[in-house]
Amino acid sequence: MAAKVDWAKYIEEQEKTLINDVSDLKLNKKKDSDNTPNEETNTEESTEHFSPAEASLLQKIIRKGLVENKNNIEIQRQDPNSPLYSVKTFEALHLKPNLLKGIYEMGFNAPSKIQETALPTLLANPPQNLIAQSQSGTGKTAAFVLAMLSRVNPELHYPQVLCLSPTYELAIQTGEVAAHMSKFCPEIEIKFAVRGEEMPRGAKVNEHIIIGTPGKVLDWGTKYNSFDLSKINVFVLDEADVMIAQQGHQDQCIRIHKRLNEKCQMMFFSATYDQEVIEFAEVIVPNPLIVRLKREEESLDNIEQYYVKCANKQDKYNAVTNIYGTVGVGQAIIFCHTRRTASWLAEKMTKDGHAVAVLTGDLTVEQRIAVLDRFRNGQEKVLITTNVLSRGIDVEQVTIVVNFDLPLDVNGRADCETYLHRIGRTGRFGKRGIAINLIDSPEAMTICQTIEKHFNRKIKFLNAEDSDEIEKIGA
Ligand SMILES: Nc1ncnc2c1ncn2[C@@H]1O[C@H](COP(=O)(O)OP(=O)(O)OP(=O)(O)O)[C@@H](O)[C@H]1O
Repeated sequence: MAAKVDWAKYIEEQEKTLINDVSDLKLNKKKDSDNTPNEETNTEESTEHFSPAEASLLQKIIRKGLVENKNNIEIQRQDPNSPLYSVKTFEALHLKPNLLKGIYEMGFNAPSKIQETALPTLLANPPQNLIAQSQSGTGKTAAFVLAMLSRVNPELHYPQVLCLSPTYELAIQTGEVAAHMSKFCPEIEIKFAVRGEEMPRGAKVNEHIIIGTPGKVLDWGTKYNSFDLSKINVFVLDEADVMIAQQGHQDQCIRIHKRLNEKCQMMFFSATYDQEVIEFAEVIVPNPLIVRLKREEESLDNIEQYYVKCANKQDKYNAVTNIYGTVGVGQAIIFCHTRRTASWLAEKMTKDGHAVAVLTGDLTVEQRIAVLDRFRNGQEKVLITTNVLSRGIDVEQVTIVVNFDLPLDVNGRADCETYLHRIGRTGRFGKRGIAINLIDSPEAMTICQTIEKHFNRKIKFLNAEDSDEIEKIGA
């Protein structure tokens, strides 16, 4: 259990040390400021064994387990324990008619549990603050985007809503959801504040909604005075835990947060919050309504988790190419611990004639978005990446997530939160997904067991001799 932190005191100290003179702002100019900070740590290689029998089981699982069943999603919707369950309709939420039209146009028939729970609170007057947790892929983005769009007064030509995302890709994705949802509200305008978007000194943002990453938003809101942070009425923190965790973007987010007016409505969303972070959130969000999951509810039943024992890096490679050979029904994301491993894997697979994409924080923004677009369009079936894509990215066809390396925190311990976000790239909105962990050392095995214990969810061993296991998976 983490040591108890006196957050009120901590913030007070932070506020004292924060430099108010904007000319003194030491913005994080590091190239990768939009990435989660643990992207670039090193991994060691070690040894064990990956058998052909396991490879064959892997293929069976992948073929059997991923047959899409639409009825299954409707069945889940009627199960009160499912995160997709809802008794309400979108009509019952009294949304603006043109927003409702936009939602239906996106193919949404009914709200999910988090949408049903959060939206009445988020749309109520006087505005109510919210700290919300819901599993990955259960519609949090749609919930806060709907609230953002509902709160805009299009007649006022300045930013009224601010949404912060931890990465460039996620900010763009959220903006695309907002653009889609507001298709019938052309009067609502959105501006991205991300790397590559520049505002000339003295120029003002006239759009109603800003969606961006903390560094750029801080630049525009303070250094360049491109918009007035005190006029923001709605402040959304997506992936809120990583945004306010000390290892994340805390410093920048607090600098933004402290310039908001006291009536500004705050909405914090994530699939994970550790205790320390939630305590911190409760201090910086006045009188919040808190929607939290129990630990055992955090991981999703629709994502089956496995581990495969491998002898070494080459064996892991063999496992990956086996998986690759079978992903005809969907797409795969492979997570590596470092850029170096990601590049090594991509190069090796490419040399062996496989078409794979690689996305790491060292690419330019144009390259990053081009890679993701190609993957979304199905031009590559496999995307090799690091933690930079562990959160929020929504690609419906991703049926398999492979942890080439298990996620570690800065101290080399199991990073359970990142694990959950990574595997949540599959199994979106009730679909079935598979997560496969490649284990190549006793240390990796311990990490895997720690993750298993943390969520109290079985991570099954792939053993070709075990016919029961195959049957279960195929069910
Ligand atoms: N009410 C709905 N009906 C049908 N599909 C929906 C609904 N709400 C969201 N979706 C779809 O479900 C998918 C996952 O939603 P979303 O990206 O909002 O999840 P999330 O909870 O934000 O996930 P993460 O924790 O990974 O960020 C998206 O493709 C979205 O279009």
